[in-house]
Amino acid sequence: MSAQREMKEKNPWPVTIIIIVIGVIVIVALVTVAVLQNMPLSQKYKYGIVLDAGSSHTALYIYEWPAEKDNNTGRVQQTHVCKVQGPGISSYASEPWKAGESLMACMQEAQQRVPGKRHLETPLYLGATAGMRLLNMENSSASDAVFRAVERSLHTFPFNFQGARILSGQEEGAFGWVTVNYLADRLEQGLETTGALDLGGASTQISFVSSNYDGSESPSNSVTFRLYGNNYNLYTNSFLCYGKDQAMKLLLAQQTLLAPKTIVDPCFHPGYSEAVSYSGLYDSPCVSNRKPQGAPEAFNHTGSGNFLQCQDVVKSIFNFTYCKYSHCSFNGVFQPLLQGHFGAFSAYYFVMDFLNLTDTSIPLTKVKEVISSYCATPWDEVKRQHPGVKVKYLAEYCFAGAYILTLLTEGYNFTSDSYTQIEFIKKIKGSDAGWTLGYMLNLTNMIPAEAPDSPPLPYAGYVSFVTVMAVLLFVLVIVSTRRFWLRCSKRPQIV
Ligand SMILES: Nc1nc2c(ncn2[C@@H]2O[C@H](COP(=O)(O)OP(=O)(O)O)[C@@H](O)[C@H]2O)c(=O)[nH]1
Repeated sequence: MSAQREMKEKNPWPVTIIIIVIGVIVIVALVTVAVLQNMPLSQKYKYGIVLDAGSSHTALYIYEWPAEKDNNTGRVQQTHVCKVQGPGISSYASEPWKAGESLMACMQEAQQRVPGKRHLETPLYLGATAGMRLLNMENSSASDAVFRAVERSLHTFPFNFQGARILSGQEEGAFGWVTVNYLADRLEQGLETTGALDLGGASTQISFVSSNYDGSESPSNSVTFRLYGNNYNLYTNSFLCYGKDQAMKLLLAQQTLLAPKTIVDPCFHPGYSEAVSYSGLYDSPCVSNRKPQGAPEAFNHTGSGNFLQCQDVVKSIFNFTYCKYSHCSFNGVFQPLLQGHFGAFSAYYFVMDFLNLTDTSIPLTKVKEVISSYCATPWDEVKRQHPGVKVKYLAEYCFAGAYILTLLTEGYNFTSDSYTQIEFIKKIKGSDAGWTLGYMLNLTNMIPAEAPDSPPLPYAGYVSFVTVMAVLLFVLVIVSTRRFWLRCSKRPQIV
């Protein structure tokens, strides 16, 4: 029997399906490995702690950032803030141990918040500002004793304590500027920077970059930075005694010169009346040379709530009469022409927020009307309208509003146009505006002088690229072997 030849068409589909399945598995495996291999590792965080020992109070800030990449802009974030109970550490001059004790509760909170395995490597800084600057001027041994007490307390915690020190006014201004611009991602991207206006209790700072300022005129106001490959020539000035609380002391002292027993203060509400001790008023180097001869123990501080008169008295604590530079702000201090946007924080924010004036598109004339009407409101009515607000703050918003307006417009020369460039801010992307973050970034070298090298493609771009290439490769294989499969499917086979 001759060999039986059977003509049969071979079915190509099983092989095609196998190839497609293998192809899909290869693509999925390739992309999965590529994605997993290059995926950021599960986030581990590092921490840093800064204590802001201000004139009115101390606050503890905890910052965190991803452990594997320290240098990326905007990656350091504030995760916790703890307000220390009681006054600022400079108020403990006569019983320094209490300054150390006052920090314990917030430090214990920090110990709970920072994971135990990170304690030893977590840097801890304490920076003191104008309250301690004043105490140090007045009584340096008392200021040393306060520092010894806080250092003793901080050493009892398992963190990497880097020391407690007084920041200069220039540092306070410059680090506030770094914080604001770092948080707004302006530094790494080399964008035009935002100026910083900080109103504390004992000093106030103004810092900005101006194309009219290269540091040659009044070099003491110049701070230079090289950050992410860009050079910055920053103008900064700190006015000691022109923080909100010390400015009010200056104002009261001024008025007691005319009426040592009872002052009728236009910056306080009608019906306001409070006994103030002279020793309390004159305990600061800002006012100590102005004490009236033969002053009684205390004077009666009453209010008349007259905004225009208040502005006049406020103006009298500034000196606008002399300037040896091309331009000055006040008290003979050089200031270049204002330029760009400004972020105004600390007491600027507290006060303008209370007065509902954080919107700077409100014309200055209207701003004055609002403050004027608040000042004219009788004290009893003010207390009735704001039962939840601390009485001390409530009493001071009239003065503080008038002071802020005068400082900005007469002191720093903001006009009705440039005023709209100010933004009153408390936080930026969840972190408080203030000098602490900039201070820590500087001390931990977390902002590089040069722009860091970045991979040619961002992570998402890399994943998309690998996926597209794998799919193209697969299609190419299918297309190039298509003829072969077609032939297989058409050629009769002899079995
Ligand atoms: N209205 C109001 N004022 C505040 C608050 N916290 C602090 N202040 C006042 O704002 C001013 C500045 O405070 P701060 O920025 O803490 O300054 P520092 O104490 O000198 O560092 C001081 O006169 C404080 O008394 C607040 O929550 N509300």
